[in-house]
Amino acid sequence: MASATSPTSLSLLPSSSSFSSSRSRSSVQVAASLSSPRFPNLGLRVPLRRLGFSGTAADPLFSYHVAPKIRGNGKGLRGVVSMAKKSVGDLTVADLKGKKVFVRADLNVPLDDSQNITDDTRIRAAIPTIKYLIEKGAKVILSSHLGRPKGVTPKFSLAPLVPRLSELLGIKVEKADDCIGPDVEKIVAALPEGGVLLLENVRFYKEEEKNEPEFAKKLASLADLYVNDAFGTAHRAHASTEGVTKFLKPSVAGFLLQKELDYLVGAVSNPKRPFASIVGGSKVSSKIGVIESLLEKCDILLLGGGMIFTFYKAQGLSVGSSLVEEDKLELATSLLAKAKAKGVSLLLPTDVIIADKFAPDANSKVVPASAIPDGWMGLDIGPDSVKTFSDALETTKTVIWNGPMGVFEFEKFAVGTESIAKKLAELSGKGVTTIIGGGDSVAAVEKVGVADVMSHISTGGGASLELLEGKELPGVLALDEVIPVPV
Ligand SMILES: Nc1ncnc2c1ncn2[C@@H]1O[C@H](COP(=O)(O)OP(=O)(O)O)[C@@H](O)[C@H]1O
Ligand SMILES: O=C(OP(=O)(O)O)[C@H](O)COP(=O)(O)O
Repeated sequence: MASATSPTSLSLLPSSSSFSSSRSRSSVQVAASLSSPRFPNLGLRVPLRRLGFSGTAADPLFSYHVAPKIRGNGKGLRGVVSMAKKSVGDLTVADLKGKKVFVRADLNVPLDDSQNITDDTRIRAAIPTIKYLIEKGAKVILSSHLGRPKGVTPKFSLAPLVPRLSELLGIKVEKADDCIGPDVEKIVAALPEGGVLLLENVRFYKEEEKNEPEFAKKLASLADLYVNDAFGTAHRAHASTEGVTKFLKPSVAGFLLQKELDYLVGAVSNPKRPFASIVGGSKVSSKIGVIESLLEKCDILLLGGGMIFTFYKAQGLSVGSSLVEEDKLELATSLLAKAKAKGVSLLLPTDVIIADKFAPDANSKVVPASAIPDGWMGLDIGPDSVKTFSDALETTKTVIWNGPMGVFEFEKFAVGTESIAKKLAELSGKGVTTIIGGGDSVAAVEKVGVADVMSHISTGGGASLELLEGKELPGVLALDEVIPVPV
């Protein structure tokens, strides 16, 4: 079942610019990262064409960022990659040609009532890893979930994804009606080198989410080695994301998974400063972990969205009928105190756009944060706040954003969120590392049409939130570690 593993990836920074190595290409590109002006602290934007992929470096989904995640140990080693996982880029033709590779991707894309894909971002994001494997002569067994089906449910079949996958890969993708069993085994046996077989929705089996070892073993028995590229599902310890690694070696990270980690862990823990975090969204309760974790790392914290009213109320301001979490008032106060103690510049909006009802056609007006009348609710940050936030961001070198500034689903209350998206796009153009950490902020950035210029847009909402909270993801933990090599 398991094939011989490839040589480990290079996990240390080169000690001089004349560094040369016969090791994997991605490792050599880590060396090049030292002098990248765009991304000086972390890594190089590596155009995938250098790895044989199409696409442009301007498209965040078609670039692979190598981030070395350095931590010096002061004992002669120049640095060690922390938490480094083996990458598919470390596997060569010798490792892959003729091998059956189980690729877990997150192809959980939205479909309309006619089963048309309404956003193919996750499919496009999965392509670089699949292409790499195809080009190395592997036989790709592609697995994903779609939705949250309870048993076999036709509307959650992965069949509608086949045409788009085939189009993007430039080959005819085969589709199985199941994800395990003799019929699937037959198709796998007939799969040519460079062929791709899409398995049926792995969540049609309840054993998937229960991470049942017998089911994981059956999935694993289809292949020789495992690649996890399903970032959006990496926070789930499921059979196809975690359990399968116990039966398949090597188990390595795909390009997308690695890029997500490079940004959401690497760039955030080793940021180019000043480092600003922007946190919004509806409730402070769902962002406590993220705020607390970012307070440890950032220089500036900008807060927006519905959560600000809990902070206002905690400071004794009237908030009208704005969203407030009464049981989080003390927490809000303690977060403000913590920011102060840590020397983090925490900014709350100074003005807000209020509405007389929660509706797209509500009457609205701009008021100072201290003057929200009874019966009115704050649904967006105001123009002065947009200016203050933009000015605060002006000097930053790294910005991470999670959560909208207001109810951006309603046109009238989308200005704050859209202005921040535009500001980040502008900063990105000036070389600032801009990271959009999943969820509704991604939708906002896409709505404004500036997604392509951001340094990184996460493909996982829940997964990115957990990473930003400092949690480890089971789908990542289970992968093979890179063994540090002294230089
Ligand atoms: N002032 C506000 N009042 C009520 N809801 C808000 C407000 N500002 C933002 N929201 C809502 O927050 C939601 C996003 O919150 P959340 O799920 O926490 O963020 P994300 O999806 O980015 O993680 C959006 O649907 C938005 O309408
Ligand atoms: O869409 C997903 O997560 P997200 O909505 O948090 O980005 C993933 O595919 C995970 O799906 P799940 O939350 O049903 O496990």
